[in-house]
Amino acid sequence: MGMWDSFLNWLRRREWNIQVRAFRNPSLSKKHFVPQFFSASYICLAISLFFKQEMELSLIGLQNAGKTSLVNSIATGGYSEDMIPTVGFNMRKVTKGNVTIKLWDLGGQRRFRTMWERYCRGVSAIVNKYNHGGLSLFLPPPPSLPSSLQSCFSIYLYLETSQAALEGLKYVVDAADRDSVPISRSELHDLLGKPSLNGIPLLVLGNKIDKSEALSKQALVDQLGLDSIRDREVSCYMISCKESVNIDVVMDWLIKHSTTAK
Ligand SMILES: Nc1nc2c(ncn2[C@@H]2O[C@H](COP(=O)(O)OP(=O)(O)OP(=O)(O)O)[C@@H](O)[C@H]2O)c(=O)[nH]1
Ligand SMILES: [Mg+2]
Repeated sequence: MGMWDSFLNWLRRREWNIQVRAFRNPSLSKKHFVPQFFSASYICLAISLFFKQEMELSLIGLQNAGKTSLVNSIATGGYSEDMIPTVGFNMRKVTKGNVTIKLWDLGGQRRFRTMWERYCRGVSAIVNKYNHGGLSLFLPPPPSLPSSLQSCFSIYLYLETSQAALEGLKYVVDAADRDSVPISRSELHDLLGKPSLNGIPLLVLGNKIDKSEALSKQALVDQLGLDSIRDREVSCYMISCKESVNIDVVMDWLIKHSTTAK
């Protein structure tokens, strides 16, 4: 086993997040230039498939909205009518492909709502840490690459022991419980007013669309006052944990946003 392989094996065994970038070697002259998509993106893609990524997110919303059901749906595809209200929070790790998602599922009853801010802020604080601390290494390119390419770039590894995280609020609403929507709206806007959560993106999930009384997306957007939110990115999806509607779309959104957030 060569030095490169042993080093990669050593890295793989560690529970570190690894941000990998390949750069054109700055000391090389222009004639050695390798198209950017090959020297950087392709190598990054190959290496990111090789390493596991980890992201972390918190689900918030009123009691009975379906947060724990959403976690179950993401984790196993299972669904149960018979749910116990979450006391405090649950944490569950789910692996999808090479992405490990750490899901914080917070209790929605009034007495637990004061911790929502802390968990959302905690998650975004990890992102900030991710951008600042860490160990940088320049490595030689893998020996399996053609020699013409070998001389053209170095690989830069950035190691960070904290977890990569998805910045943002994931707010679950029971779209079929019309009486609870105004409370959901005021709790949401209270949270968005916290200076610590300034500008962080919002993902609203209108759950239980399998029920005939569920609001349409436009009605939910209107009743939650989402159009009045101008200081951040807002997305809204209508889902059903019971019938697994749009769960895959939400997962794609989360994974896509987690990689662009880095
Ligand atoms: N019809 C329908 N019922 C759902 C759906 N998702 C969840 N439920 C039901 O809603 C109830 C509450 O679900 P939970 O997942 O426990 O809600 P929660 O948001 O975690 O509630 P707390 O932990 O108290 O904050 C359960 O009876 C679920 O079966 C759905 O998509 N459709
Ligand atoms: Mg719950």
